[in-house]
Amino acid sequence: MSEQSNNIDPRLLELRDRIDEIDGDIARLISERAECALKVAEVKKATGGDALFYRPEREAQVLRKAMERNQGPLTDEEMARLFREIMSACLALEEPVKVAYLGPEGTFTQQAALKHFGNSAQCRPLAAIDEVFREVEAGAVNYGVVPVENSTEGVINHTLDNFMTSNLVICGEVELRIHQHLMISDITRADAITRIYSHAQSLAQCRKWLDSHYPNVERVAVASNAEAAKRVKGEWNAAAIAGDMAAELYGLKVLAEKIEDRPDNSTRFLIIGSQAVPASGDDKTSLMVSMRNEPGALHDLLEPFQRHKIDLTRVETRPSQSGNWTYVFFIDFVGHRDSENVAAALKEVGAGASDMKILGSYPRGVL
Ligand SMILES: C=C(O[C@@H]1C=C(C(=O)O)C=C[C@H]1O)C(=O)O
Repeated sequence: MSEQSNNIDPRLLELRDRIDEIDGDIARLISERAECALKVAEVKKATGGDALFYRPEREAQVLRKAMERNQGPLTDEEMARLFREIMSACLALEEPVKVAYLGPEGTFTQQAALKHFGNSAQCRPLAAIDEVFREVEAGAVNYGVVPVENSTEGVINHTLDNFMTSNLVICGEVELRIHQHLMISDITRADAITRIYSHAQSLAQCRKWLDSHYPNVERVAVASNAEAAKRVKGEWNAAAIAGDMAAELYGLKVLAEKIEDRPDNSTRFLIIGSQAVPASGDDKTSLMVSMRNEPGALHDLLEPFQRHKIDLTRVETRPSQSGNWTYVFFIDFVGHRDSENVAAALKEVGAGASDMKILGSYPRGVL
């Protein structure tokens, strides 16, 4: 025995023995759970059709239960995160889910994809939001992940515009707290920075911080935060604003942490797929409606929601692509399209609108 282990407090040894024992139990139970998931796969295959192994509504229920059951000392979120990974591994035994996200590697969208599907999913970066839509439509991947709104900077129009022409449905949502850092490479001279690269949204989220710390430095908008991080690798006078994943991926040094102007800065992402999701018990619905441009049109559009006691969570307006002065409204609300009050409201809204498309009902983001 080494000198060190002779000095170990016996209480510590006892606790470690107990932890080993518990780990054994956990491992056995995880294997048993995985066996069950394999049997579920057999049942799904036997049922035939295009057997859908991944079930968003069921996964949301499992995560919610993990949180409700939790008695501490871990937080509910930590507990759910652990179950997220267990489920991801179990699902991969059935068949790994294929996911395309707005890349490149190191973007917040990649972080959102991992948060939603766990580390056992096969995630692939694509260069543009349109490409993510296209790959899911073509069936090359099962799901896509795209950003849709930021709490500081507002809506990501490109994603909304894609829904005007796409037949994909929304299968889920993920919210991510966004922390931006200023980072440099090992050749950067920190006292000689003349240029800062980032995505336009990120530059905007850090506007005040930049105004006070780097008022005279050129701000250069590039296609993504990861692209910004990549550029800094070869420039001695440049820095990038990006997240943890990009810093890690490109081996950059964080010069200033959490420089976003608002501490509650967060981004919402959508999971897009080709199949509608059944109710999970706590769901949201997204809707696209076009209206003729008449006085009171918006009031008439929203009135049925109020009457059927439906909570609106977002109303967004975009000019329609089909004609001048027609508008398309993107509306999010609480409830599943199959529930009675929602179905009734949708029927009335549809009757009054010149066009209406239900973009999907999906479980409310759990994590
Ligand atoms: C096991 C199932 O399939 C998948 C795996 C799940 C799990 O590990 O809990 C949950 C939902 C599905 O994505 C199931 O449908 O119950």
